[in-house]
Amino acid sequence: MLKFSSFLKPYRISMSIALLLMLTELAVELLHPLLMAKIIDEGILQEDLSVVIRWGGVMIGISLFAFASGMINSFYAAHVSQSFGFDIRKQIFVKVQQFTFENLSRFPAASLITRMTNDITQLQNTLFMGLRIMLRAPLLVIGSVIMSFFVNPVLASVFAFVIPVVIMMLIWIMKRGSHVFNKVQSMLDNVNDVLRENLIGMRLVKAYVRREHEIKRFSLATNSLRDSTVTALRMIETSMPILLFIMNIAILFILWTGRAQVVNGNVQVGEVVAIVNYGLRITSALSMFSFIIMFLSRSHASASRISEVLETKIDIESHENVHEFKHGKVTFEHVSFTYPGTDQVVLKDISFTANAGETIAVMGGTGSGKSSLFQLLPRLYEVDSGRVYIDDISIDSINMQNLRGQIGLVPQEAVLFTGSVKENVAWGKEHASFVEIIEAAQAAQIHETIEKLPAKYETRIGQKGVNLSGGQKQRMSVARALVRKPKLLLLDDSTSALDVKTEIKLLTALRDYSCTIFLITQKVSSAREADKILLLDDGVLIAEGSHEELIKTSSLYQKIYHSQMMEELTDVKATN
Ligand SMILES: Nc1ncnc2c1ncn2[C@@H]1O[C@H](COP(=O)(O)OP(=O)(O)OP(=O)(O)O)[C@@H](O)[C@H]1O
Repeated sequence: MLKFSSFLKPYRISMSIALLLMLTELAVELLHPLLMAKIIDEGILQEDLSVVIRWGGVMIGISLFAFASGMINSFYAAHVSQSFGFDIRKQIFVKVQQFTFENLSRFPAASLITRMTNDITQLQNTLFMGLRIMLRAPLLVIGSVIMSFFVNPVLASVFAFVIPVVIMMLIWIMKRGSHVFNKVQSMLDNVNDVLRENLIGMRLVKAYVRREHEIKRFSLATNSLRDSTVTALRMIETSMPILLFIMNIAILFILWTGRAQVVNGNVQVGEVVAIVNYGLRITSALSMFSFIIMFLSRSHASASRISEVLETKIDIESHENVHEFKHGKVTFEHVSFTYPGTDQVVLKDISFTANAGETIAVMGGTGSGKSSLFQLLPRLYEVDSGRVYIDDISIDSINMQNLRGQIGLVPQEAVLFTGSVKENVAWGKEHASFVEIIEAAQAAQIHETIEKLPAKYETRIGQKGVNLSGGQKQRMSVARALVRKPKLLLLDDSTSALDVKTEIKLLTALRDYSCTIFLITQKVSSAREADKILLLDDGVLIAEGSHEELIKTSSLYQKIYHSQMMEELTDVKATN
């Protein structure tokens, strides 16, 4: 929790008020047994009603004061703990936005969700408890021991033996608890992971009739969560009876020795009552410790999971240099690349130049490194060796936001967000005008489809909205990239779901955008429209040139061409 002290700074005043009120409540609680002793010894035993009424009145008065303090303390504790959780959650969200793909690969989505929700809630609850009882309980123990010694040192000496034993036992439980609750949180990650995968792949689950299998998988994950939670709680709960047993024995001992002292006339009855009262208060405070330990153990585990995210080093450095690309010429110079944490070199010594405004088709078998090559341009990953230049400027010397802001990347899998069609296209450029949105949609060949939707550009997509086909989603993604008028457009197999006619129309429309286009495609029909084709094979650039050049020089390209021609012929024959 100490790691998060900077998050508490803005709430110093509220926290101080809450702590002050808590101390007020504590002081009243510690005064009660003293007043009670006074009422018994000077009022009841002396049969002096005025003493009983006077000190009884004082007791009621300070109790009301403590009650009001407790109420206001709760108000401040809730305010501070909720605001604290809100700030951390926001900070994690901002941090995750800065994560590189390597950073993200260390934290599965489900784990990030657990950290941002459940783990933060744990910290919030601990802070709330901290301002309410966590400090009060140990202070009540210390205060009660001091007051007992003040009332009668001989009787109070019992506490000096018993309490250190109990505290050592509690520290041991807390240490073990932290380990066990760490396990609970990671089991919760597992449950979230299974849940997330199931919900995302629900169509597949139904189509493959894998319901029973999924239920089993979920049960396995929740059972493990239940078992680890039960183990953790059991450990905490068994500490309670042991603790109560030790304290009750101590109180019995005080009563027994106190009785003898009263008979001898060394001690007054009120003093024994006061010490027993302090003993009961110590017991109740110590019994709160089992909850406190539970909260502290859980929050200790949660705090380390949260700081793991906050302290993650962003591996790719960004520079201040801002540069507006004029042309969009791209040069790869002996680039080799390996995904972090792996040893397979996926791109090997790649060199080529794409002149400004050209359309470059990237072809190659599955796993040949096409998408990897795309990821290097917006610096989603760092190269192992070599350099990537745009307009002859090395991309690692440019400000990252500035670089990415000038690139339109359309990923293999089209992702749309919940919101209107208009919002989804405008997502590519902040403050895009409606005219720009329409222009982008027209170029992406999706404008006519949008016009046929129930509320046109205002139609909602996603939850409670319309669902678009794979090809329509792809064109929406292209429109989103075009609206930012990028200097570099990267289409990662983004036209795969389009028919040949629509695809050619789209590629022709893109020529009006003065940008360099990289297009990953499996189709020779699209590649032949390009100015240049890059042919990759197992991470190596084995051929480069126009369709006409490659058909003469590359045996692999010839093979791809002939197999696709054969397929087309077979299709034509089949339709005839
Ligand atoms: N995030 C990743 N971490 C580690 N290895 C990866 C990652 N993404 C891809 N790879 C590996 O890199 C190699 C190249 O993958 P890449 O996605 O670039 O191929 P591709 O040519 O685009 O394939 P496809 O046409 O199937 O999309 C593959 O062997 C793949 O397993």
